[in-house]
Amino acid sequence: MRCVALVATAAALSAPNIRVAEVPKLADRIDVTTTPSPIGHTEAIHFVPSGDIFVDDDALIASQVTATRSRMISEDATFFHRAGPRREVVFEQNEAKACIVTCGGVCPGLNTVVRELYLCLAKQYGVNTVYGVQNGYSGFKNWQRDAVKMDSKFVYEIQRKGGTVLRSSRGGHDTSKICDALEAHEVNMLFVIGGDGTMKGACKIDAEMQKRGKKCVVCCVPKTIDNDVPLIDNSFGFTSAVEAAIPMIEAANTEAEACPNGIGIVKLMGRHSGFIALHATLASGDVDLCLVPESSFEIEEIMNHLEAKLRENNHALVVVAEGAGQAQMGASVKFDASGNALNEDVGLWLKSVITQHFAADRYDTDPDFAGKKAKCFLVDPTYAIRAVPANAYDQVYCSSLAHAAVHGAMAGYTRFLVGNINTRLAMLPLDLVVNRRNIVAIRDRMWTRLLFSTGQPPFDAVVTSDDECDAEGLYRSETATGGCTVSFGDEY
Ligand SMILES: Nc1ncnc2c1ncn2[C@@H]1O[C@H](COP(=O)(O)OP(=O)(O)O)[C@@H](O)[C@H]1O
Ligand SMILES: O=P(O)(O)OC[C@H]1O[C@](O)(COP(=O)(O)O)[C@@H](O)[C@@H]1O
Ligand SMILES: [Mg+2]
Repeated sequence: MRCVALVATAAALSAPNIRVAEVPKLADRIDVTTTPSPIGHTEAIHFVPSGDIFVDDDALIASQVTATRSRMISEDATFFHRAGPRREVVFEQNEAKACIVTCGGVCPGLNTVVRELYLCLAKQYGVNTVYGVQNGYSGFKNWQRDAVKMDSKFVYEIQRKGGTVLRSSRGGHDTSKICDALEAHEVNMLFVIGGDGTMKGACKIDAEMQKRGKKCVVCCVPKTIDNDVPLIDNSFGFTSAVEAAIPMIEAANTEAEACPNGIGIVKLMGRHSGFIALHATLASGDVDLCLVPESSFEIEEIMNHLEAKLRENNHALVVVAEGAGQAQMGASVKFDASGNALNEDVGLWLKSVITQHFAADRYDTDPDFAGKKAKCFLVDPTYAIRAVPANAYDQVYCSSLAHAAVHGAMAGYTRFLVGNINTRLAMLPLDLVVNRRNIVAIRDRMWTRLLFSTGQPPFDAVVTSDDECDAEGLYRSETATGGCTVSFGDEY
């Protein structure tokens, strides 16, 4: 099993039974010399740290923070490399040439990550050459047109904007052409900001640069509003998207409240995972029904529940994640340029089945409904929840992630992503997250709280935690959710 190969049951480490998710280093592949970190020593560096800000290579973060008196943390935990500046770096100031690219759908905070990557590279490490490749992976095919040399002006105030100043795209990954471009322009640090597809592409680039014997690190800052990156606490942009969803929920509720038997329906993004719908529902408190891809549901039970809510409150509010109900509607056979399956429109479908249901003759003679036909108000904000600038939390998180990526790259770590593990910044091997996906655990305490909030029936989970734990007890194996592996973190 892949994660067993990656996780050293480190006989070499002094403590027994400690599993470390090892991040590859250039030194394991080629001869590299190290030099003291310029942080605090170079004139170009604006920032002079007062205390010891360096992090040792053997600093670790545990995946588990809960324990019992009889079972301690190290017995269950995988340990991850703690991110942060190292005392020794593998790139001389004038040797380092960095390149930044953003891929996939946009996400609040992309510009903050770009800006902070540049600032950390240029201002903390004195790196003079930082390219931005525009238009995602496709941009490498036309370097003359799409590559820009970044400077302070380029990143000035970009953190205030949604989207990505580098522009992004789906599809168009060509490993060989990307590596040719990196080689031709002597890039030795590649920073890719993107989701699961992007990280698969990054693995291929890393493998190819290794095959070519190049001194080049590949580092990822994982991006997706869907929050489905396994193992890390959350992906940047997620909380901003949830926040942006709240006014949409309020709008649907206002419309529903303002007419007899109004039913507001809000469709929110979430291709395979319903975290946005779950968190927005809990944040709102007004929602009567939340449907996510991870939960099955029976139409009849939904209608009974909505009918009860209409009788009780004269209106009802539904939040549905884009990927929910796909089985009921019939599987999609269309794919986007990156190979992602395109979902059928669950919002339109729900509106149609709910409208049809409450149009039945029996409601004409029902005292709660007679002369007060139920009416659906569908709010489908689509891109409006992800095109917003990052909120305060995400601004700070993006800054931390970008700096963690640069520190790891300068120290010669490669094929890794950065993320918070139990609130501490960590570096994780890319191979541990590609082909895995985090999903909403339908039987955990958070979902239970949602059930109390909405009053909806407890539908079965599409995938259950008993089904698919692997030998590590941490990850699940192949599932029905798009052939991806899913992982479950600690319950909230
Ligand atoms: N299996 C893969 N191998 C190489 N590149 C991939 C793979 N899957 C996706 N990509 C590339 O990654 C980029 C972004 O992928 P996409 O799925 O659109 O977004 P995200 O990275 O946010 O999941 C695209 O340029 C796409 O071609
Ligand atoms: O219309 P697009 O650009 O394909 O984006 C839609 C998708 O983007 C997402 O918001 C995030 O997807 P990625 O993380 O793969 O970019 C999904 O929830 C949604 O299905
Ligand atoms: Mg994706």
